[in-house]
Amino acid sequence: MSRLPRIRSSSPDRNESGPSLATRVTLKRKATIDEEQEGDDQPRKLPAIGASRPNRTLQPSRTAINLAASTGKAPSPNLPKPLTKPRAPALTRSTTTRGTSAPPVGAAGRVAAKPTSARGTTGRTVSGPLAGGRSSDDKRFNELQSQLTSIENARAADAARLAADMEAERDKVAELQANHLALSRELATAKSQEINQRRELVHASDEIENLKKKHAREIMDLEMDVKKRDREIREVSEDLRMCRSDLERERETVSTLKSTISHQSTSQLTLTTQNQAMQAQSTALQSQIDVYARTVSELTLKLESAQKEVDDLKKEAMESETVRRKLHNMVQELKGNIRVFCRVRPVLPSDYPCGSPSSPSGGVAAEDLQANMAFPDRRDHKEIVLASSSESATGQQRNEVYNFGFDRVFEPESTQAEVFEEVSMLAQSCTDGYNVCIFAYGQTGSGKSFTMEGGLSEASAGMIPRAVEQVFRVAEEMKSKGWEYKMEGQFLEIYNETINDLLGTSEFDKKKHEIKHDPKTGSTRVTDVNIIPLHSASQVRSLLSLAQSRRSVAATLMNERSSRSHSVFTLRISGVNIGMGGTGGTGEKCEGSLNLVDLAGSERLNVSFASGAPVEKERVKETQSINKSLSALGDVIAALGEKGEGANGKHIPYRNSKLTYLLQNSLSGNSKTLMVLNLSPLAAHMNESLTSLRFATKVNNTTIGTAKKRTS
Ligand SMILES: Nc1ncnc2c1ncn2[C@@H]1O[C@H](COP(=O)(O)OP(=O)(O)OP(=O)(O)O)[C@@H](O)[C@H]1O
Repeated sequence: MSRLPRIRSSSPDRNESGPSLATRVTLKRKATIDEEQEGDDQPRKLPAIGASRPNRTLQPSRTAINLAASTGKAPSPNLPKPLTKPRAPALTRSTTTRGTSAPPVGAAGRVAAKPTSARGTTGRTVSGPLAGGRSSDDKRFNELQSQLTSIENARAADAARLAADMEAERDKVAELQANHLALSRELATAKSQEINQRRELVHASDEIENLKKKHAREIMDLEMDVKKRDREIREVSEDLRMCRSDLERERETVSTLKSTISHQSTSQLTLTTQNQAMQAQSTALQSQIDVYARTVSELTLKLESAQKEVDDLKKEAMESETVRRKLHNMVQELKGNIRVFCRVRPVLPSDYPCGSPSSPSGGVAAEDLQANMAFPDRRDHKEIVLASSSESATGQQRNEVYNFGFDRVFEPESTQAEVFEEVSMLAQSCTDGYNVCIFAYGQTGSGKSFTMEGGLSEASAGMIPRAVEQVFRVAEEMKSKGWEYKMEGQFLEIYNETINDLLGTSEFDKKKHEIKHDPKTGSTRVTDVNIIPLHSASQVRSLLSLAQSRRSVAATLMNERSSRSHSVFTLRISGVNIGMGGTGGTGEKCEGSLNLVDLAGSERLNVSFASGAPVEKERVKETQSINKSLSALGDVIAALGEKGEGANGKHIPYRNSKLTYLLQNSLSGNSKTLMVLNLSPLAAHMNESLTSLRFATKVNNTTIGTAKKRTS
């Protein structure tokens, strides 16, 4: 039939078993839209992790629902209900006859179609102007009716077929949905994989970023390293350059050395030859040496035995010397003499007119200055000879020689140690309970203070510090024999017959000090003087300096006080034998004293002082008192000598001067007395020296009796 409904002819795929093309297109578009929507829903960028969208179930399209409704079949339970009831196609009757059964298309001449039902509703509305043509119309109507019926049948058939198609389509849709589901799952899996991969990618990019930073840092480090290396290379290059220049120099040196070596090789060859010759000589000499060595060893043996003999002889000699000294002392003690030593000081630079022997303006030789002195006793050193030549009143040249003998004569070169060696035994005897008195006598500037006090250095220390040191040393040694000693010291000055305390604080010449003797103990005390307990020899040195400074303060410009006064240092020592190490001592006691006296200058009164000026008066007074005390000393010694010799009970004038009174116990027969006569070596002082020598000889010849120990 040519008038098939358009719906059928419009379906080109009608014979296909699947859904119609339109349906498929719709489904496809729907799927695409869904995908697009899903795609749209997806964030353009990567979604946040875990924010994936749940899969949407694929919904049937509206077209498919309508189709299902039109076929009368119930839609799938998953599909929504159709929105409208399917309508039969409307029949349209147009005033213009159309040779087609198809419904009219277009607006012009359209006849309002009479609604028909599927059951073939008979009611109809014919609008037309011609009533007379009713039969033809009916006929026509019937035809149409039949056509309609056939169309409806056809349509029913089509609907059935469509329903079948629809079913098939549904199956396909279901299959597609299943596929879609599977694909969605795959898609979800793929998405999660993608997310993971993206995460990994992010992680990887972070790592890349870190690596890039690290890489940049490494590059920076490398660049710095490269710079450093460059610097080092430059330095090394510089070093290398210097090394090369050094090497060049060394090479030159080496070549020089090589040439030297070649020269020396030649010399060595010569030397080797010479050496061989020498070796031959050496062998010959060696045999000679062996002979000599034997001789030497024989001689050495002989020498050793000779040396031993010498040593034995020396020892014998020393022992003999000790015995000799002991015997000498014994003789001295038995004789009871005051011993006298004579010491001549050297010529000093200050003795020259211009202060120095080398001074050209001085023009004076040492020989011109020195007195004619000789020391002929080279063995015992006991003699001094002075020679002088003078013109007599008749104009005759008179040569005189003066010979003096003393217990010991010290030449100008003698040292303080040598002098003390002779004095030490005497000083030491105060520890045995003797009163010892050593006094220095001589004119001003003859060296009395130097002998008694000495200088500051160890070598120039005088008799006082050395004697004190010796006493302390002996006291220490005596401890091992059970003796314990106590020592105390005082230092006095007698100036113009006034006693002053050199260790005190009071003003000089103001305080009155009295001398007291104890006849029982034989000891002497002076009132109101400082008696310092002595603990060490060094303490005595500081006491000497204190005394010296006090004397300097008291001195006037015109008056060198130390020259014009006598000073007496007294060390008193008392010992008791208390035993040691638990063993009781003997209880023996002893008391001794050591008086070290530096007398004032012994020069005689100079008549030129007698002009009457106050200063001169003072000097005259000083000199008179010095002379008085010194002559009193001479008188005492003379009286002692007379007493000793004659024992006529003559009065001893100790009280004639403070000096003799103070030294009474040290000058009497109870003590050991030594006078050191100091002499100036100068020719200008020849007369004073002769006077001193005569006085000392007188003293030396005086016997004052045997010294006695003060023990209990
Ligand atoms: N043996 C000597 N060796 C070196 N110098 C000495 C010696 N004897 C004395 N002198 C020096 O001679 C100078 C005078 O000596 P010192 O003062 O001892 O004489 P002095 O007799 O004590 O005189 P004064 O009576 O005026 O006190 C000092 O400078 C002293 O150092």
